[in-house]
This record gives sequence, C-alpha cells and structure tokens, in this order.
Amino acid sequence: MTATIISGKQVSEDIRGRIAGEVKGLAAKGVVPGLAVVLVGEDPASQVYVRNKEKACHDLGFYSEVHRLPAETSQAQLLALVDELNRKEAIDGILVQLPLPGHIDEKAVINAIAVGKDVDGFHPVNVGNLVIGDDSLLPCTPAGVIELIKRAGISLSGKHAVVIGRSNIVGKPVSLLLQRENATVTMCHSRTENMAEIARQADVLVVAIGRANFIDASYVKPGAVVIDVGMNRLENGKLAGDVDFDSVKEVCGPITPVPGGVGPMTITMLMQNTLIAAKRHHGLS
Ligand SMILES: Nc1nc2c(c(=O)[nH]1)N[C@@H](CN(C=O)c1ccc(C(=O)N[C@@H](CCC(=O)O)C(=O)O)cc1)CN2
Repeated sequence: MTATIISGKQVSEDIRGRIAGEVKGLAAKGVVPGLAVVLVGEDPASQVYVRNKEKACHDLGFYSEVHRLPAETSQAQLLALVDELNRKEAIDGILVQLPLPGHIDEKAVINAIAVGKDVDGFHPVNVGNLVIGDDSLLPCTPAGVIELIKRAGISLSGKHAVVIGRSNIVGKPVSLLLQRENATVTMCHSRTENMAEIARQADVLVVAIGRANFIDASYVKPGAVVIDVGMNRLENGKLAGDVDFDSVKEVCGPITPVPGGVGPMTITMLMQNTLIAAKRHHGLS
C-alpha cells in the first residue's frame, strides 16, 4: 500500500485553533462574529449537523442563534425570518440547513439571504463571483477540499484534476476552485463514457457522485491523490464514501477517509466564512 491518510479531523482542529485566536483578537475590538442557523423540520441528520454548528460556535467564541421551525412552516414565514436576520446587527452569517421540506422552494430562500451574510456561498451573486474569480464567500465543502489538498503539501499547479460529479453544491464549485489553483480540470458525470479511463489520467481525483463505494482501484492512477466527498448512509447504519477505500488504498497516494476526511471540513469552513463575513461587516478585512 502506498496510501497516506489526509485527516480532515486534524486539519479542522488546526484551522479552528487559528480561528479561535482571531476571535479573541476581534473581541478586544468589541466584535463577536454571529451565526444564525435555521432548521425547518426534524430530519435526523440535519438535526445533528445543526447541533454540531451550534457547538462549533460555542467552542470558538461566536455568538449563535439556532431557529428550529416546524416542518409545516410556510415559505412566507421562512422568508420573513431570513429578512429579519438580514437586518439583524449581531448576525454576520445566515445558514438555512438543507434539504428543506418539499413545499419550500430552496432557490427562493437562498436568493433571499443577504449576499454578505451568505456563509454557505450558495447565493447566485457569490456563485457568479466564484465563476469570474472575484472575491466571494466560497461554498464550504468545496473550499474544504482545496484546503485539505493544500495543507497536505500538494501543489495543484499544472496538475490534471478529474472531478467526478457535477452538482451545484460540490462538483461545479470544486472544479472552479481547482482551476483557480491552476490545475487542468476534467469533469465527469453520469453520462460520461470511459469514465475509468479518464479518471486514471488524474493526478488528483475528486469524487462526489453520491454512490457508495463506486470508485475502485481500476479508476485510479498509481500514486494519485484521492479526495472522497461522498457521504452515503448504508443499511447497516454505517457511513460510506463514494470511493471503495480498501480497494483504492492499494494504488493511490494521499487519500481522504470517510468519515473523518472532507466531512469535518464543511463546518470548519463555515466558521471561517462567518469570521470573514464578520470582519467585512465591521470594516476589518
Ligand atoms: N445549508 C447547508 N446544508 C447542507 C450542507 C451545507 O454545507 N450547507 N452540507 C450537508 C450537511 N453538512 C452540513 O450542513 C455536513 C455534513 C457532514 C459533516 C460531517 O462532519 N461528516 C462526518 C460524519 C458525520 C456522521 O457521522 O454523520 C464525516 O464525514 O466525517 C458535517 C456537515 C447537507 N446540508
């Protein structure tokens, strides 16, 4: 086996340590970053993620508000809450936990969040700025992927990166961020022919297709960096990535595990975005 593990837990701890230090410095200037999280309904996984966000705020010295709304909340009620949070001085970042119940239009809600408070980086203005390479709040999971690669000491410049999956939340933004790092990027998706052949050309393979253990060693060039963004709950309750870790670890170089790889970075990058939003809000960036 040539694989080495890229630990998202470890990288997260390092980044959170730095954020906590910055928060102390801001407190001395009378600034406390504030995050509002909105959860509609009782999806068990979402409840856990929201609790973890609340805990991260507490641990890092942020002000936090969690708004837990019943599943039958109307879109108008949710939009009214977003509007209130947009105008609230103590709040620098707003996150509406996804997925939302089916009767609510996610796009309408995301579009209603003030661009400067959109710490998920999902608002079309933030997405547009990402596309044209301007400064913006970056989507958390894709930003976490880049941070993991960089902090593992891997240079992306001139490398061939293959992204498997073209979702708006991961595949598309991660491909833009890889290009920003001067990688040459190929995107594959469910209609791609010869996917294994293309994937085997990758120096860096990023997988976000939502199919448990789909990518085996036949997709991986020896020594390639493998980043698994998949999070699939199996029938036995265990969490599996999109990459068949036991097969791929025999050929790859650095690889992220699931759990403990990209996942923990999502909340850490959310905290980082909230800190950035707070500094901008107070003219300190
Ligand atoms: N508004 C948003 N909604 C959702 C997002 C998001 O970024 N913004 N992402 C996911 C859920 N999510 C955060 O909200 C999230 C997912 C996973 C993890 C994580 O730490 N995963 C661990 C395993 C946890 C477990 O055992 O279940 C890991 O991979 O090691 C954090 C946050 C959808 N909704």
